[in-house]
Amino acid sequence: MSLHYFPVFLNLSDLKVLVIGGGFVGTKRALKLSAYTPNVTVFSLEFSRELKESNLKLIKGDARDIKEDFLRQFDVIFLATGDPQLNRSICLMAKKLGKLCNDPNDPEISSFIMPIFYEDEDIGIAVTTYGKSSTVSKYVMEKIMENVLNDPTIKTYVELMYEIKQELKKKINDAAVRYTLYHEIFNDEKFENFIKNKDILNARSRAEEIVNERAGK
Ligand SMILES: C[C@@]1(CC(=O)O)C2=NC(=C\c3[nH]c(c(CCC(=O)O)c3CC(=O)O)Cc3[nH]c(c(CC(=O)O)c3CCC(=O)O)/C=C3\N/C(=C\2)[C@@H](CCC(=O)O)[C@]3(C)CC(=O)O)/[C@H]1CCC(=O)O
Ligand SMILES: NC(=O)c1ccc[n+]([C@@H]2O[C@H](COP(=O)([O-])OP(=O)(O)OC[C@H]3O[C@@H](n4cnc5c(N)ncnc54)[C@H](O)[C@@H]3O)[C@@H](O)[C@H]2O)c1
Repeated sequence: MSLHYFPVFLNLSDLKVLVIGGGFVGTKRALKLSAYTPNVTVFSLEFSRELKESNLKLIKGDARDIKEDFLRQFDVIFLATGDPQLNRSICLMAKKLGKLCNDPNDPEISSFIMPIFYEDEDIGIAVTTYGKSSTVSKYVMEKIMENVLNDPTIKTYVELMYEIKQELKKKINDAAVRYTLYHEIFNDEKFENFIKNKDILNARSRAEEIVNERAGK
């Protein structure tokens, strides 16, 4: 069952999101999603206090009356009513219209699964057990984070390798040569030691040295 979910980081900023159900799960998801797009609408019979106090667009109504034309206005649809049969039938209707849809009760129906995730400006990490156990997913994420957050060199690597990539794109036209250089720099022992000692200036110089050696060849 796991093999048909293709992992991506989706840019939601231009997409219109609909959450159906404004209870515990719908509230958590709508609020989380609203950090990624200004276009979040919640449709529900009743809304939690957090939703009423938020500035999200709220539409009061019975989801059993939802028709295709209503769903057509949205790109991504999250079901979160307390009625699994209703979640399922609306998700199927949305998929028939070519929409991306999430049924919190059934990953087999969903176009995508909600993973547990961590993100900052340098690194994004998402974990799922394909609906088998979000408790285990949380544990896996904690294990990964212990390693990532306890290794300050990772962020230095991301920032410096990004800087190096921008430089090489300006200097070297041949992409294959650039690719070789990224690996040579990243695997270089001196470069590694400078990074470990937080000596960014010398790490940068060492990278330049490797590039110049290659240019001289
Ligand atoms: C990551 C996270 C994202 C998010 O939901 O935003 C997420 N679940 C989280 C929390 C959470 N989940 C549950 C509880 C209450 C129990 C408890 O307290 O542990 C809590 C706690 C809480 O909500 O606070 C139980 C549960 N989960 C699902 C069902 C339905 C079912 O299995 O039938 C049931 C009811 C089972 C029953 O009735 O017994 C299903 C799904 N949950 C998923 C994701 C997807 C699979 C992800 C994966 O494989 O890892 C999937 C398929 C939904 C989807 O893809 O849309 C979020 C962050 C974790 C965190 O931060 O703690
Ligand atoms: N994190 C997860 O993935 C996770 C965790 C627990 C439960 N679930 C599932 O998510 C779903 C929602 O759970 P919850 O805890 O948020 O329930 P809840 O009872 O807190 O909220 C349900 C919401 O749906 C609305 N609603 C119910 N029937 C409706 C209808 N016909 N039309 C419009 N709105 C309607 C209610 O007004 C309410 O706001 C359940 O199916 C549950 O099994 C998912």
